[in-house]
Amino acid sequence: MTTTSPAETDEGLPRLRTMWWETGMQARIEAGLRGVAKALPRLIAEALRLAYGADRAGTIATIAVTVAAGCMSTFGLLTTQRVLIEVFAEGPTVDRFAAALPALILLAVVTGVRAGLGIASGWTQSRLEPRLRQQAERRLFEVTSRVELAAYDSDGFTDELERASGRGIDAVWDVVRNVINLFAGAIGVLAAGTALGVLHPLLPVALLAAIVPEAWAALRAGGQRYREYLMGSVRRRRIWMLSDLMARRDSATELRAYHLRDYLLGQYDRVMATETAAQLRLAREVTATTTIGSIIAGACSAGVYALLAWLLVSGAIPLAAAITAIVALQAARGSLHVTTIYINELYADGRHLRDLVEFQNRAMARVPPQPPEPVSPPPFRTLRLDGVTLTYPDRPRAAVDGVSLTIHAGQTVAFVGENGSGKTTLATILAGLRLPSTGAVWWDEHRLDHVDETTLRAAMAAVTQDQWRWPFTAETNIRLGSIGRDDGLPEVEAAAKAAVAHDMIVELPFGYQTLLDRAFEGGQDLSGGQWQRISAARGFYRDADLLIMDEPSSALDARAEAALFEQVRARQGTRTTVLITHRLANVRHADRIFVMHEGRLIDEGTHDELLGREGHYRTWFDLQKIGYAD
Ligand SMILES: Nc1ncnc2c1ncn2[C@@H]1O[C@H](COP(=O)(O)OP(=O)(O)OP(=O)(O)O)[C@@H](O)[C@H]1O
Repeated sequence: MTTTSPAETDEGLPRLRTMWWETGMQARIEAGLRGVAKALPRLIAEALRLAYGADRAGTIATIAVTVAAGCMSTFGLLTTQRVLIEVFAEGPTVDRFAAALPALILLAVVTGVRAGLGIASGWTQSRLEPRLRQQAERRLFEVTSRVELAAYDSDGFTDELERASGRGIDAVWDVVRNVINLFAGAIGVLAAGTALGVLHPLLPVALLAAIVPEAWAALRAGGQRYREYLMGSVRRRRIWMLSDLMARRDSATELRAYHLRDYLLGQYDRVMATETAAQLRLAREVTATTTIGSIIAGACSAGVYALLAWLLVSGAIPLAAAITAIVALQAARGSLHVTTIYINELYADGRHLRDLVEFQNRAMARVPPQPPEPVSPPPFRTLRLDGVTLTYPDRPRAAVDGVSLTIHAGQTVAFVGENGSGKTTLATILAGLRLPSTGAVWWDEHRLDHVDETTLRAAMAAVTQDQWRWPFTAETNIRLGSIGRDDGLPEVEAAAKAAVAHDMIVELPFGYQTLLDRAFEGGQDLSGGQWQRISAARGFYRDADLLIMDEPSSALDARAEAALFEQVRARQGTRTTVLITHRLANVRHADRIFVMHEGRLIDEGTHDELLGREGHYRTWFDLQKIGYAD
C-alpha cells in the first residue's frame, strides 16, 4: 500500500480541512474583485427569486419601502439646503428663523417619515425571514429524509450535507438580507448623488470620482479581513483540538495514566508559536491595505472639498449649498461603506447558498426511484437472496460478495461471522434498505425493489446495532416502531415487557412519560443496556413479518439477555426473525445458521450440523466454550 504524507501549511503544521462554515469566506478570498463583480447580478437575481417565492407581498413591500426611504433621504438633503439658505440670509435673526420655519417643519416631517420607513423595512424583513427559512429547511429535510441509505456511505455526501444544513440554510436569508441592505446602501449613495446634482451638475461627477477608488479599497480590505478571520478560525480550531486533549473528561484518565501533560503542553507551545507568527504576518498585510485604502479615500475627499471650495469662491454655489454638499458627501460615504460590506458578505453567503442548492440537486438524484409498476404481494413465504454483492464506495473489497440464500417464513435464522464479515450489510439488503450492486432479493416471485414501499416497510422491522436515542418519551420511543398505530398503553407495555424494558421504565421519574433526553427539563438519559432494551421493545412493537435483530443483546446483562432470546424463540414458527450475534449460545435454536467470512457465505446449517463438521463455526463455538470451562 502506498502512502503519501498529509498536506502541511507553510509553517509546517498539518493542514486542517476547510470547515463548512468557512467555505464562503474562502471563496470570497479566491474570487478577487472581478469575480465578485461578475457574480453580483446572478446573486441579486437569485435572492429576489427566493424572497419573491417565499413571500410575494413582503418582498414587494420591502423593495418599495427601501426605495421610498432613499427618496426621502434626497428630499431631506434638499430641505436641509432650504433651511440653510434661509438661516444664512441677510436680516435679523428672528426674521431669518421665521422664514426658515416652513422648511424646518418640512425637514422634521421628512425625517419622521424616513424613520418610519426604516421601522417598516425592519418589520417587512422580520416577516420575510421566518418564511424563507422555513421554506428552505422543509425542502432540505424532505430530500435528506428520502435519499437512499447508501448516499450516507460516502464522505463527500455527508460533508456536503453538513455544509448545506449548517451554513447553507442560514445563507438563504443572509443572501436576501444582504441584497436588501445592498439596495439600501446603493440607494443612499444615489440619493446623495441626486441631491448633489441639484446643487451643481459637477458635484455628482466629483462624488463618483471620490467613491470609486474608496469602494475599491474597501472591497479589497474586506477580502483581506476575511483572510484574517479565517486564519483566526484555524487557530481557534487548533486550540479546540488541544483543549479536547488536555481539558476534557474523556481524555483526562489516559492523560494522567500515561503522564502526557508535558508532551501535550509542548505541542500546544509549538502550534501556538507558529500560528501566532502567521497571524501577525497577515495582520501586517491587512494594516497595509487598510492604510493604502485610507490614503486613497483621504486624497479623493480632499479633491472633492477643493472643488467645493472653488465652486464657492467663484460664486457658482452659495454657502448653504456648499454645506449641504458636505452633508450629502458624508451621507454618501456612509452608505458606500455599508454597500461594500454587504457586497463582500453577499458573495461569501452566495457560496453557501450555492452549496445548498447543489447539494439538494445532487441529493434529489439519489432519491430511490419508485418502481414503475409497484406490486403489493401477500405476506412472503420465502425471502431469497440471489447472487447478491455490495461494495461500499472507496472500498476495495465487496462487503457482501455473491451471497445466495433462502429464508422461509416463520424461521429463525442467524448470520454469524467475524467483525466486518458483512452480516449487517447483508441484513440491510434483505430488509430492502440497501440495493445490492449486483444480484437481487426476491419476495416469493417478486423482486424486492418492485414491491410497493408501504407494503415493504410494513413487513420489516430492524433492531439495529447502533440504535438511535430518540429525544422523546419512553412511550413514544417504543411507539416509533409503528408510528400512527392507534392503540393504548397496554400494547406498548407488552412490547416493553418482551424486551425486558418495562420494569426499568416504570422506575423512571415519570414512567412511560419520561423524556429520554437531558435537553428537556426533567429529561433522563439511560445506560447503554437500557437503551438497547428500548430499541428491542420498538422492534417487538412493530410486529412485522420479518424482524432483524442486529446484536440486540451486546450491552444486556445475563438475565435480560436470556429473557430477550426467550421472546425471540416465541416467534419461531409464526414470524420470521434474523439474528445477528457473536454469542453463539444464542443461536443454538435457530432453524438455520449462515456463516459469513470476508463477505462470502461459506457455510450454512443447523447448530448441530455446523458443530458436526470442521469449520469456522465449530472453532468459534469451541473458543467461546473454553471461556466457560474450568
Ligand atoms: N457505511 C459503510 N461505508 C463503508 N464501508 C462500510 C460501511 N459499513 C460497513 N462497511 C465495511 O463493510 C464491511 C462489512 O461490514 P458489516 O458492518 O456488514 O460487517 P459485520 O459482519 O456486521 O461486522 P460486525 O460484526 O463488526 O458488526 C466491513 O469491512 C466494514 O468496514
